[in-house]
Amino acid sequence: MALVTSTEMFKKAQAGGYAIGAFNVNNMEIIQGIVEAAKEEQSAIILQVSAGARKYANSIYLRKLVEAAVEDSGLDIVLHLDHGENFDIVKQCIEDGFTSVMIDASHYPFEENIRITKEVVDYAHAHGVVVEAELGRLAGVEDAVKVKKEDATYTDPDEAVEFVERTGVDSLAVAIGTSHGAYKFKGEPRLDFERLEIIGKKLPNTPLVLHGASTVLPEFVELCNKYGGNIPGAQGVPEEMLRRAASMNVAKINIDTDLRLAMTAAIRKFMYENPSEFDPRKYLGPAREAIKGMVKHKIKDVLGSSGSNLK
Ligand SMILES: O=C(CO)COP(=O)(O)O
Ligand SMILES: O=C[C@H](O)COP(=O)(O)O
Ligand SMILES: [Zn+2]
Ligand SMILES: [Zn+2]
Repeated sequence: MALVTSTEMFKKAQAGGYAIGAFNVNNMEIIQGIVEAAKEEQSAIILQVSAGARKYANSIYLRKLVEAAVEDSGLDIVLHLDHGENFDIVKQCIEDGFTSVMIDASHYPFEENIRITKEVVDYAHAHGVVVEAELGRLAGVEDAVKVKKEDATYTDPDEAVEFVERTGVDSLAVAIGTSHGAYKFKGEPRLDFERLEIIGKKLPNTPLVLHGASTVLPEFVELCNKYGGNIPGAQGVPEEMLRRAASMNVAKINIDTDLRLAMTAAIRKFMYENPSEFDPRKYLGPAREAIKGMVKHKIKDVLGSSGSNLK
């Protein structure tokens, strides 16, 4: 039981044809819900912290909560920085005890992305920390940045090979049609599996990462809307597509929006049904249960990572 890097987890996931869930954390109830589910499933997990989460909760609080989760659950857990923007935030997270960091310089030109990523890789590796980088650009909302559909670009397989060789990065986030947030597709969902397969063949030893991989389960959107929400037309990545990606070279699947929807649906329902309650534990308790239920479903039915903590 410890905070670990993802190196072994990814090797086993790639060999076993499953993926590790990387769940975004922002407060105690979210962490507890995720970790309770992972413990019951004896699944390896990654808890990831965005710059927005650091700002909201303060990095020290999140780190201490994650340390408590390791101690309480007896699981090996990766503490990962999600979408690190620059060298400084990476450095701070490494000083804070993170075991994995993402440097996301995907919005820079290719050569600049390589330069920034390589600087991070050299520093992180010298500190025993692993690095995820991104090549290609996802559409959707990321912190305060909104990438329009027309500005999104899919990952070029040959560039991916050159990028991994020149940076020495441990894992690579690819753009194949997923996007952040609750509005991923207007019509039929479509991912470029052909591209994913080519990248996997060219980079057999590089675990690939799928961002923007929430399913946006209709029942949770409906629950939000039924109890006063207004989230029309939300659509995510179908579960069978995620299973297919997990069976290929995708070793890490990022999930945030589905946790937000589950938590919000539970709180909305409670508030609607219990207008005279004002004890936060009364609605944060069901919210934590909703997170747990969502993560259990992901681990068992989508990622296929049950039992991976022991393997
Ligand atoms: O990629 C993500 C975090 O980095 C989360 O994606 P979703 O918005 O699909 O949950
Ligand atoms: O990739 C984005 C994640 O969903 C994190 O979102 P956030 O930046 O709002 O914390
Ligand atoms: Zn990005
Ligand atoms: Zn992301």
